Amino acid sequence: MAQAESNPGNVYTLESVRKGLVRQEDTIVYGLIDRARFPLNSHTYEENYSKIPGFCGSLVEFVVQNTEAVQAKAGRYQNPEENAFFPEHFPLSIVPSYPFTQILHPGAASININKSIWKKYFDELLPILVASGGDGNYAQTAASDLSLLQAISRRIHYGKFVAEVKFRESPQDYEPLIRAKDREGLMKLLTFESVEEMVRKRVEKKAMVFGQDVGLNGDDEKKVKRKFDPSVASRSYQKWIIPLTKEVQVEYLLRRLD
Ligand SMILES: C=C(O[C@@H]1C=C(C(=O)O)C=C[C@H]1O)C(=O)O
Repeated sequence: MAQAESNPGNVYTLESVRKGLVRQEDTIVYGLIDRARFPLNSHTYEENYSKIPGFCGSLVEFVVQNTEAVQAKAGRYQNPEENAFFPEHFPLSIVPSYPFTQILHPGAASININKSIWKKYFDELLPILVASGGDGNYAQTAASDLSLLQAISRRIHYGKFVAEVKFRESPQDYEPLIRAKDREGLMKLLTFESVEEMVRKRVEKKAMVFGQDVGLNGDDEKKVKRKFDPSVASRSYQKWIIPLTKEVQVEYLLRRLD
């Protein structure tokens, strides 16, 4: 049977949350491929371009806020793995609630670093991912941005679950650092350099494999054409996706004993 992306059976161990992160890499790499189909399409991001009646902001903000509002009504944000970019514009869910396993400390709900993710996405990722220019597909571009932003946000906020299982595995190591509000000490304790290196290498390999054109005869395979530069994926992981995941872990741990 196919495996769902979110944690099947809601079992949380360091091994299972790491598997969750590995699976989420696929979604992020496919999201990168999808966004790279379009050039920058800068009008999507210009506040003065779309002039949407009754709305103040860019087309991407319009698409993200309205899509999030529909998804909130449909119950998306009842799952503690999901965090909205514009929670301030939120209607409540109108569907029956599902009893998601609540393994996180209640303080987790106050952690949402989507504003930083939004900034890194537009300032650091897009300029190295897409070609310059425009092709008029502004709404499609915004929709593609939204699904990639959601995938990256889910990955980064999954740090809450990673931190919870790390804490449960060795509370005696974490508690004194939490009480002392020792951010640096916590960061050091939760960091596994060798795991990070594996993540970066695997992401670059996935970007290479998923992003190549697939031909049916040997000749095609020799002149491999790529849908985007695979190092964009690993550089983004190294420069901000992994660091922000760790920042979420530290923020979570600092609230863990409240
Ligand atoms: C997510 C973890 O915590 C840290 C962050 C990592 C990441 O974001 O990929 C990898 C290793 C750790 O340094 C983990 O231990 O798996």
